Amino acid sequence: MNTYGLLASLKLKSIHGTLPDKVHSIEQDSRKVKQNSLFICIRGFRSDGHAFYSEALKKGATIIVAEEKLAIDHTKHALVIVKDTAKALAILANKYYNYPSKNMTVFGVTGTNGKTTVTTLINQLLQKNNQQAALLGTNGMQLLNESLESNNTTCDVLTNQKLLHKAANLGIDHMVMEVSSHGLDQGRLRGIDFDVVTFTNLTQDHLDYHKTMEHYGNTKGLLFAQLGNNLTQEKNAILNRDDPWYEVYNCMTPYEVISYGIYKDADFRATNITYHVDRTSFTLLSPEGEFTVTTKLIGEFNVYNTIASIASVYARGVISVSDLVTSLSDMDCINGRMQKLEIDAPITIYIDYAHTPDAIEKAIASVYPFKQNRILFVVGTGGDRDESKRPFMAEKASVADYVVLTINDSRYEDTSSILRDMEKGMQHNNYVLIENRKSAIVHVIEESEPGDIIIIAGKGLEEYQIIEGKKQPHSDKKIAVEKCAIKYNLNV
Ligand SMILES: CC(=O)N[C@H]1[C@@H](OP(=O)(O)OP(=O)(O)OC[C@H]2O[C@@H](n3ccc(=O)[nH]c3=O)[C@H](O)[C@@H]2O)O[C@H](CO)[C@@H](O)[C@@H]1O[C@H](C)C(=O)N[C@@H](C)C(=O)N[C@H](CCC(=O)O)C(=O)O
Ligand SMILES: Nc1ncnc2c1ncn2[C@@H]1O[C@H](COP(=O)(O)OP(=O)(O)OP(=O)(O)O)[C@@H](O)[C@H]1O
Repeated sequence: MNTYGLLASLKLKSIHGTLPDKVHSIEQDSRKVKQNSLFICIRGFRSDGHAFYSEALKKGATIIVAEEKLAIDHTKHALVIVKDTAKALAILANKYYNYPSKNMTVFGVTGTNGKTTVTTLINQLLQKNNQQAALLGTNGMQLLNESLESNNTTCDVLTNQKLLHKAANLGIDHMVMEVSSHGLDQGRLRGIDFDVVTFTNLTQDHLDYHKTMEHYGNTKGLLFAQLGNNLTQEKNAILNRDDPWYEVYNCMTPYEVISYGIYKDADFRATNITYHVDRTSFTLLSPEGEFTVTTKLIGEFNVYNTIASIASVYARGVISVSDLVTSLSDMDCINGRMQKLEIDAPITIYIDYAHTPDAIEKAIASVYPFKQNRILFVVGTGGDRDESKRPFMAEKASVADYVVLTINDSRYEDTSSILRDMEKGMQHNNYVLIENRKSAIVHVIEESEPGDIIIIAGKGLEEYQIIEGKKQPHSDKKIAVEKCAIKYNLNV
């Protein structure tokens, strides 16, 4: 891209040295710099990108964008000084990739729990109704036949623009994105022209980062505020009417709000809910009338997720509620989210991803309607992440008859301190602490009796555990299936 055209979008800058005519890529990570890249120095949490400018120059960068003067030979390389490199990066990335989101319908889903579920449902509803859609979130991105991994639920601003551009070139015109509070706080979504933004719920998580629930909630609100103020465009916010943050987010956007819920009056409301071991049915009251919905997703929380997705797609006015309800009926449950293992054993096992107090409460509540014998619950939490939620997780887990406290990803933290933090919240004595996750799963299955329900929560279908910063192979599902086969003499 022409360098002058690219930099023209930045007002406050000083240029030192001669700019090359063209820029061949923009990079914020010196390790990715190529010949003729523009390298922009970002001040991060762990390091300061300004420390890597010389590495970037060695790798072929021709322009450095920074917030301060750097010891650069201006006869060979150019230095552009700006006030705020994070904001400059967003502006440059959007311009470099030609504002791809402007020509797409972009859905953004935020909330403490349910983002992956709701975005997956929206993506499938669109695809089943012949729309070209792609999904970007915790599980990366699937672009036609290509899978792109992502380190974050919400990618950095440069990767977002790059992926949106790539998707647009492949003819994708609907993008469904998971939006984390970290992503919003760090400006990773800057410049994305969202059309429909959806809120699932807000409960305790990430207080290591946000410190207070108020900060956490207001940060989530940026998604609704950033929907914009241009009423010549048709945009919508889809809000959970039963959540206390409904009123706050309603105020944050000038666009029409479509509400959904169960307990309060809402535009999309579920009533007459019946719960089964492998499906849920309910009556949906909607602006297009009443429908009977059947879904393979279980539990009340998934009723919320289901109607949030229907309301989000409905907002674009292209697919009828009737077609959306039909499409939902044959959709499979979401990988690793209250996913029932297909095993021929006298017990029922669900693999789940709950790792917040609220998600744990909801996961256990979802199997209560068909509890015959005991509920056994394996739950872990991660190291080097929000410590304050740990006792509350165990408190909610105490609703189960037997609890195994274990670890999700220890990262660099001492595993026994993680377990001790959780243990403080236990409300009964029917529990054990088992640091090794594999042993925890083997133990719970060994303990099971016919008629029991086991929920293995915290990792979903992830195929690794992060220990000492390294990913070690691990699969809750594989361990559970193998142990079940031994205990109950099954042919697997
Ligand atoms: C605490 C946090 O959010 N950190 C995010 C942040 O990284 P950082 O500030 O630590 O970056 P840094 O390592 O200090 O580097 C600063 C700059 O130097 C550059 N650098 C660095 C090293 C080098 O050799 N060369 C170089 O140029 C980096 O590319 C960067 O531009 O910016 C990075 C790029 O956007 C993110 O990948 C990273 O997420 C880390 C991996 C993370 O674990 N974040 C979690 C807390 C998170 O964001 N989670 C949410 C999901 C939450 C949920 O479950 O709901 C998410 O969206 O993923
Ligand atoms: N609407 C909801 N309300 C409460 N709990 C939920 C809801 N939806 C899902 N959960 C619980 O949270 C877990 C994670 O669900 P999901 O992956 O959809 O959420 P997420 O917001 O994407 O989480 P993360 O950001 O941590 O990846 C599920 O396995 C389930 O236990």
